Amino acid sequence: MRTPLIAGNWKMNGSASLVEEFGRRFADEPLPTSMDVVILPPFPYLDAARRAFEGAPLRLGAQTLNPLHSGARTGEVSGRMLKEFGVEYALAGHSERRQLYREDDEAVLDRLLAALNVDITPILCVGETLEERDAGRTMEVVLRQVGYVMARLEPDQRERVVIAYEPVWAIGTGRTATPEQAQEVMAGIRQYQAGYDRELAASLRLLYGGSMNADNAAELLAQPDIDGGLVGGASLKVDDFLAICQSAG
Ligand SMILES: O=C[C@H](O)COP(=O)(O)O
Repeated sequence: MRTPLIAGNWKMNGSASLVEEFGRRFADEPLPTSMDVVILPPFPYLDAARRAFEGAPLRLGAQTLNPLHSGARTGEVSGRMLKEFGVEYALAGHSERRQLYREDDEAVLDRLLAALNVDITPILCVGETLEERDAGRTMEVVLRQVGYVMARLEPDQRERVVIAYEPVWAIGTGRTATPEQAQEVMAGIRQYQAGYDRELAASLRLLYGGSMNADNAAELLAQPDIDGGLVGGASLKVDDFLAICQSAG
């Protein structure tokens, strides 16, 4: 009942030619099942991506957005602008934004609300560091990040949020969480949500992120509470990313 979602976060990588290649390949190779596939390229490629993805089952996402619609915010991009380029999804709270750009829970909430306000589906990213996992604090950290945001949303807003669990120690390290480790946290997030609303918890889309690749995707995606993936490095190689999408079927 939950539509699988695979999102490719290119981070500060990619090129105009990679955008073209994704458009061509995904138009040629139909996906095996009804699913959502999203590419989140750097901002300068959004317009080219919108055109290149026209004949392909690819949707557009943004890696971040500013909480304001417009104003004196040098270097920033607003949700309203992203919407003009056909963006349908946006990340909020990616660990790189939390760590490198000091976005705290409040800043993450502001960005997520900005996405909801312009009808962009937010993907709320949460996850623990290695130190926090080793200290046995994984669930406490993850549920704080989820809870801070979800507790401040109206019920109809909660329904529109996708949550990505990305253990920080698994991002870009080649050290993927085991399917059991990922499933345990995802089940915990769903159970926590069920405390508010059982129906919402059952329909909430949960993605796993952290060194997901063509070899480990099928096993991760087979877990009962994992509905998709947020893929970094492997989303830059069209064959690998296609294989990941195909294993979600
Ligand atoms: O947004 C994607 C995640 O940070 C995962 O990145 P990765 O697949 O390169 O580990």
